[in-house]
Amino acid sequence: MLTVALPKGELLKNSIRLLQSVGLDFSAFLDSGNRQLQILDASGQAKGLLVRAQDVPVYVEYGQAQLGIVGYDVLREKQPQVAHLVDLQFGYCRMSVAVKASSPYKSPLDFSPHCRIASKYVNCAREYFQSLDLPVEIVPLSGSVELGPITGMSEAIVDLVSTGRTLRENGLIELETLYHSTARLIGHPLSYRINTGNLCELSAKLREVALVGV
Ligand SMILES: Nc1ncnc2c1ncn2[C@@H]1O[C@H](COP(=O)(O)OP(=O)(O)OP(=O)(O)O)[C@@H](O)[C@H]1O
Ligand SMILES: O=P(O)(O)OC[C@H]1O[C@H](OP(=O)(O)OP(=O)(O)O)[C@H](O)[C@@H]1O
Repeated sequence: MLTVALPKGELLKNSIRLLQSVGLDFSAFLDSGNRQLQILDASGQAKGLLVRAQDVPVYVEYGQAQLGIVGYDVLREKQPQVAHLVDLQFGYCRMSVAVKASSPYKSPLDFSPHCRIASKYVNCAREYFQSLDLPVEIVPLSGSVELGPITGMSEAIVDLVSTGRTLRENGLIELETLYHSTARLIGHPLSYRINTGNLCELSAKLREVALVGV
């Protein structure tokens, strides 16, 4: 039986809607009274695992799930050994460098070489500043990174921006976009090669649905 790792949080509703369109119903994960982390889809064809977004590639890499849905940002940050199957076209956001609107910076190139940058995405941030030849100090945080510049702990942040509302409401502005992100369908490479549970056909169907829009 096929197992699919679904991300808790921002991408869950659209992921469930997408899978419903190919006959897999994991909508029980949306019931607030349900605390189950593993369920069978209503037709009994597949199993769903409800995991933290960052952990989706871990289950797929280790083969406990043959398919998973995760943001491109997580794939960039963690570089897991998984097959990148489909750009699902939802969950749009971008990875950006932001600073206090009142700061003098017009570009990340204006930062002093040893300034501090707060981020949840330390590898993406490090790679970006290395490409600029700026040996900044990356301060790892787990959330609410906008507080870095607000409290004066860091000069800037590298974080996801979607509507831009969080930046605006905290007096920050974007200086530069590192890359754009959408939700991706990923697969366990060996399972895909040997077509476990008709994985290839399911992935092709999901590609068609994603092109039309969930
Ligand atoms: N504001 C947003 N709008 C749209 N998509 C977003 C937004 N924030 C994050 N995403 C996308 O959704 C994914 C999951 O984000 P979410 O905020 O649900 O989890 P997280 O903050 O990574 O996880 P956790 O809460 O477990 O630490 C991200 O990896 C990104 O691809
Ligand atoms: O541009 P916006 O639409 O305002 O969205 C951006 C916010 O969404 C994400 O935070 P999340 O909700 O995941 O919380 P976190 O700070 O705990 O990571 C991201 O880290 C920003 O803070």
